[in-house]
Amino acid sequence: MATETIIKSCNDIITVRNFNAWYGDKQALKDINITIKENKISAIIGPSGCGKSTLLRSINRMNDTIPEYRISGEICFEGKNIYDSKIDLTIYRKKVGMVFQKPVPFPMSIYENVAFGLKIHGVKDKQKIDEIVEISLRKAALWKEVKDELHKSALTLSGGQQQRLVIARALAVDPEVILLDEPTSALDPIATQRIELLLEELSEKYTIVIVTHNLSQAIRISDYLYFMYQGELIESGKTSEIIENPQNQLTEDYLNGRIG
Ligand SMILES: Nc1ncnc2c1ncn2[C@@H]1O[C@H](COP(=O)(O)OP(=O)(O)OP(=O)(O)O)[C@@H](O)[C@H]1O
Repeated sequence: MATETIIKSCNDIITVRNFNAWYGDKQALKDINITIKENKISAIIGPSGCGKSTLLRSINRMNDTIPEYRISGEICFEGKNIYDSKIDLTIYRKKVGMVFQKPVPFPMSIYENVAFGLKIHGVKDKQKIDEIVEISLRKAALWKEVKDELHKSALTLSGGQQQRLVIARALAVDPEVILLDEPTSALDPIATQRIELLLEELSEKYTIVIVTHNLSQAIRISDYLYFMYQGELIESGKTSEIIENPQNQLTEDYLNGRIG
């Protein structure tokens, strides 16, 4: 990504600027301006249909394949507009990984799932791959549970284990940012708690952005909140400050369960 124009005012790891998105005639995001802070957990919250997933997916250019989807504005990663035609998406997605609501392990072994991205990025040394698989599974708090059955099918794992496996797979390629779209909504409370603890640990080294409709989860784990409503960003800031003293009536209504 060396040849793209550096945008000097994009100082944070991710800056979304004057960003609009449409599905056909329907405008899903309206003039979004946010910055994401490095090595923090940022939670995007708001009622169903407000555009949370669209924003998160746009940060990873996941909506590029939707024919009627179009955007205007910029999303900068480390100062470069990711919608610049010169951006190498494979390299970008190595740095900015994505985890979805429903864990989707590949129908292969636990080991192969974690090693998959490494092989795509040309790592061939078996010892190196073994090492990274172990480190990634340890970081995802799954190693102890699977170390003796690495060659078993990933599909035999529980939902919570599968979600941690998918996180290990994202970590294996050494990302800087991990985007998670409702990562615990398909999990039971204990599996959810494990993922929340894991995200807190990971935020020491990685920048985490999570979309969640679970307000108490957002309050529990996030450093920064971004409240959206009907495609607009209504309020953002430090979680503790927004909870204690929301500046916008809509935010207050959402926090008090009056909209949602
Ligand atoms: N692929 C698509 N095609 C057309 N419209 C879409 C598509 N995906 C989302 N939308 C619309 O864009 C708007 C924002 O949707 P989005 O999924 O981003 O909201 P959300 O806040 O993540 O909702 P939820 O919490 O229910 O997942 C909604 O009106 C939705 O119907």
